[in-house]
Amino acid sequence: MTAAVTVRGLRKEYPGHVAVDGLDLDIHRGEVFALLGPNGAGKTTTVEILEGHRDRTAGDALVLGEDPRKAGRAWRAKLGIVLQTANDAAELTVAETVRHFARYYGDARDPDEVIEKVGLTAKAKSRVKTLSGGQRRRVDVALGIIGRPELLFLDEPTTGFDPEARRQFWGLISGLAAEGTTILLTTHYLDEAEALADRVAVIARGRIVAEGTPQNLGGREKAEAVVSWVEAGVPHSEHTNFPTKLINQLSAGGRELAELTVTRPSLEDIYLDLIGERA
Ligand SMILES: Nc1ncnc2c1ncn2[C@@H]1O[C@H](COP(=O)(O)OP(=O)(O)OP(=O)(O)O)[C@@H](O)[C@H]1O
Repeated sequence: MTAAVTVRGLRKEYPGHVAVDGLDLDIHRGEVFALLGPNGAGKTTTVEILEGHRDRTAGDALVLGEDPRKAGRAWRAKLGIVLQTANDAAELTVAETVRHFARYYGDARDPDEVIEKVGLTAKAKSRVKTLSGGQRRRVDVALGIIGRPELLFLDEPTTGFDPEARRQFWGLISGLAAEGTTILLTTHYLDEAEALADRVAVIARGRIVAEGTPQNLGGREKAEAVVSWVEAGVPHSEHTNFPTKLINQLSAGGRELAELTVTRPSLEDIYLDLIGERA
């Protein structure tokens, strides 16, 4: 598999502050990669450097085979970018806005199809400034994908979405991934990373502290299960690698175990451990 993004020793210093501190990253073509991390960890700074919107202090970066510091218009046309800050609400309608952006690309998608993909067909004739926050975010996503990007950057794309809109959006992203679009997603929603990402990296204080699939991040797949039950009104719980065996022993002779549950750490548990913020 060829690389979509290769980063080595990336560093970004602001006056008196190191935002990115020696970061390495490999994103393969065709994968959905999620960058997770607390506020101020350095996610947006990293993504902006990769998009060519911000200079770096040190390190190497290749995005679709080119250094974003030097790459030109042809390279830029292969990127789709959905920034954290939504576009200013314009006087134009949704359809006018999407059609306007489509003209910038030689091989743009059909604007009406894109509007449908992001679930805004019913609002196509509404002015963008009259839309809700979540609906405006969908316009941003429409503009991010109108040029058929090879690599799509999504910085916290579903902030402000209601649960139904998030599910629809996940379907949209899965569809783009299935068509072969490489996607770099930053998000604070761990369920979103779990639903969408082939691989995730956790960034804290400007460094990658863990990387893996949502299923094996931080040793998650090897973590012990916790078996909990209630006996004579007293809650019990035991950690074990063999929950079935334990339950068989506990329930020998047909004994009923009240409120029996078997749990393994969620992606959120692992994440909070990794960034050192678990209570
Ligand atoms: N233009 C700037 N000048 C000075 N410091 C900055 C600038 N932009 C970002 N920073 C600092 O760099 C650090 C990393 O910021 P960044 O926006 O990359 O974090 P983030 O992981 O994207 O956070 P969030 O989840 O809140 O979006 C923060 O401490 C931030 O205050």
